[in-house]
Amino acid sequence: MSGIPRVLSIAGTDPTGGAGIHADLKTIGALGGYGMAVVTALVAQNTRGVREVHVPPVGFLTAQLDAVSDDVEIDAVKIGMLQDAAIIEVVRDWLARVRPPVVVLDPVMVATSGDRLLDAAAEDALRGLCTDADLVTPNLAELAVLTGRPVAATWDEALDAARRLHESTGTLVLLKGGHLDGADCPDALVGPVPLVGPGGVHEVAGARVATRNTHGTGCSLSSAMATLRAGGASWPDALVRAKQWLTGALAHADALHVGRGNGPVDHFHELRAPADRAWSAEVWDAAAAVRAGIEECAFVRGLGDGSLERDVFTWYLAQDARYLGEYARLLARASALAPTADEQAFWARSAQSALVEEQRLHSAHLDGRRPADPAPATTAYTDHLHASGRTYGELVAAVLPCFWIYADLGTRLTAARHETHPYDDWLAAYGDPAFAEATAQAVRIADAAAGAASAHERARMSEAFRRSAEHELRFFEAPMALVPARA
Ligand SMILES: Nc1ncnc2c1ncn2[C@@H]1O[C@H](COP(=O)(O)OP(=O)(O)O)[C@@H](O)[C@H]1O
Ligand SMILES: Cc1ncc(COP(=O)(O)O)c(N)n1
Repeated sequence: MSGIPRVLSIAGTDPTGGAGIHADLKTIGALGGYGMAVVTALVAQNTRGVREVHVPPVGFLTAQLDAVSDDVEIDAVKIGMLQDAAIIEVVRDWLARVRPPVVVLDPVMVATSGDRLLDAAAEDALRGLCTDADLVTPNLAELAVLTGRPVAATWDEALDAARRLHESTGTLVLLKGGHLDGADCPDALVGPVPLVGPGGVHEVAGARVATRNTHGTGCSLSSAMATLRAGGASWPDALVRAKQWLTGALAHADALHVGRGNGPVDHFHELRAPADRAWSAEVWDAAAAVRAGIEECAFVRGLGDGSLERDVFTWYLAQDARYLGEYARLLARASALAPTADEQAFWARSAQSALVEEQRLHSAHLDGRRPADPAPATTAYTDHLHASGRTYGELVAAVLPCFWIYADLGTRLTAARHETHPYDDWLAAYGDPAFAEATAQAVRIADAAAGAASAHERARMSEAFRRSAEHELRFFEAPMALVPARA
């Protein structure tokens, strides 16, 4: 690879520039690649629908493909609209001859209206082509056609269908949640554990952007994956970055004013958007639902009003002691990676205080009892922290929610303090202005790391923060569900 990934789109056209090769070329460029395109079909379409399709003779498709591959070393291929079985055959033959290192197939089969675009022979040929790709990116309707089952109505059904497609083709599947109902818009990679991690599923959560301008999102996502993978990202990292970028492109879509139907997304929003919003403000706002969940969970309410049962609190503290031991290791690692002496000293002090001060507080409550074995929520959280230590920025982002969410809770719960409050020393520790100041410093450090990070690294930081915040919620929920005395 030359450094700049050379990515070829094999797809149809969209003269309004929102889908097909036009979306692909914009996406490849926006994500740092060099885009090339071979046209499979000339499509007279706009944001309101398809009017006419002209398919050049298959011999001319071969001529275009060969013209590129005879001359250019191709790092990745994204395949989109392929109109019939003969075209699919030509592309399969070419792939067999040229074997580009990354092949992403977007199996364009079903129009937004729900109409099938391919005949039965072409659908069979496309199933065959799935086995030649490294990644296949069906939407829910296409997944139904490829697996021969009804369209999934829930995310769980969709995951099930994606597993079937992976099992029958051996190919990694990117399952897209764009056509589900609800406020969430998740995507997931479904495939072998070595590629996607535990359970064979790597889910990337996302919020649904309230816009009708979603024309070309499937094309854009698949070419984003091809570009990022060719640039050296793992498949899960590529999906995190692709989704962050695409969500931004959707959020800026309405400002484009292109067409009167379902308009395109803004592929170049990152060039236009001034980077004036702090990273911390973005991730804190994005975690609003999780933070509300923490404030409203029974454990935190009971802690605030003092009604929490002592055995539940003790169980929590035993887990927190286990957590803090690991957390201190990660803080010490942040100190080792820190780019300045101030930051190095800050993380070393934080590691020290996690180990000494907080453990002392806890041992007072634990009455000398040995910390229990870690519960699943504890292990899941510390595993996530350890897995997030690839770079300084990612590590700092992963450890930040434990500061910030506790300082935020401490400040909120301070009003509930009184001399006879059963958990007054816990409330005092996290409501302490010194802890708030340490948290503010951790936030400043994270923002500085985000400012110096590439867009790719910044996306990984956001994902690490989001996941840690979710682990905080699960950690607070665990005592009520698991304390043995209540079983
Ligand atoms: N309204 C939306 N808000 C956020 N993401 C969306 C929205 N609609 C689609 N997406 C994302 O766009 C990509 C394409 O998804 P989808 O619409 O399911 O496929 P297709 O465009 O092939 O029909 C996925 O990453 C999906 O999560
Ligand atoms: C040439 C061409 N290829 C694909 C699509 C599907 O677009 P979407 O990404 O919205 O599914 C399209 N409308 N035109």
